[in-house]
Amino acid sequence: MPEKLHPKIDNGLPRESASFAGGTLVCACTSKPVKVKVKGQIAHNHACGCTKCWKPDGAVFSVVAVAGTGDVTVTENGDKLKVVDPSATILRHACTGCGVHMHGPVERDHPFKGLSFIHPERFEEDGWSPPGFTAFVSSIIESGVDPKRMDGIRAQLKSIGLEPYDCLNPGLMDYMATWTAKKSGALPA
Ligand SMILES: N[C@@H](CCC(=O)N[C@@H](CSCO)C(=O)NCC(=O)O)C(=O)O
Ligand SMILES: [Zn+2]
Ligand SMILES: [Zn+2]
Repeated sequence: MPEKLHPKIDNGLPRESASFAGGTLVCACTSKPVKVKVKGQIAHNHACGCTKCWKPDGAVFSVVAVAGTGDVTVTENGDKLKVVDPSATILRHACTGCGVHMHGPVERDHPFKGLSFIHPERFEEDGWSPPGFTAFVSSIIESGVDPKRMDGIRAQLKSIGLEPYDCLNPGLMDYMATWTAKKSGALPA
């Protein structure tokens, strides 16, 4: 019996459309939903097993991507948003009505400064870039997944084409390390 990992990855990955030019994220409230407009295609979409990213009910992983913070605008019912953890790198703005995280800008001095984390499954539109890998897979144990399920879950992720990593993928890890090395002077700026 395959594991239910996330509704957007369990039955085939979503299809990217070359004409997708952004869209509107909508929370799960039936009344006065929060709406957030995102300009342009999303980047670095991935499944994430960390405990901090928002997951739909029953999902083991979240699906989360980034957009430039300047391309992300709260357009409706923004008064319902509250930052989950003001001390975190990602300032996840959750809807106080339904719990969905609507955007998560990185504002501190960090390689991801200027990016905002969003959950593309909340787009009203199709065509956004699908997830390409899985991050923080071992972290699902922190949410209560039995470690005995890990081999099966990693095999399932590989079969879907979402290579499992226990941190981020090599491209993003190298990007972050390069930023750190330039800051410390280990590499020329
Ligand atoms: N084991 C921890 C890991 C949490 C974590 O470091 N999450 C990553 C990935 S989130 C999207 O890729 C991260 O960058 N977090 C920064 C932040 O949350 O501000 C756990 O599971 O809690
Ligand atoms: Zn809501
Ligand atoms: Zn995460």
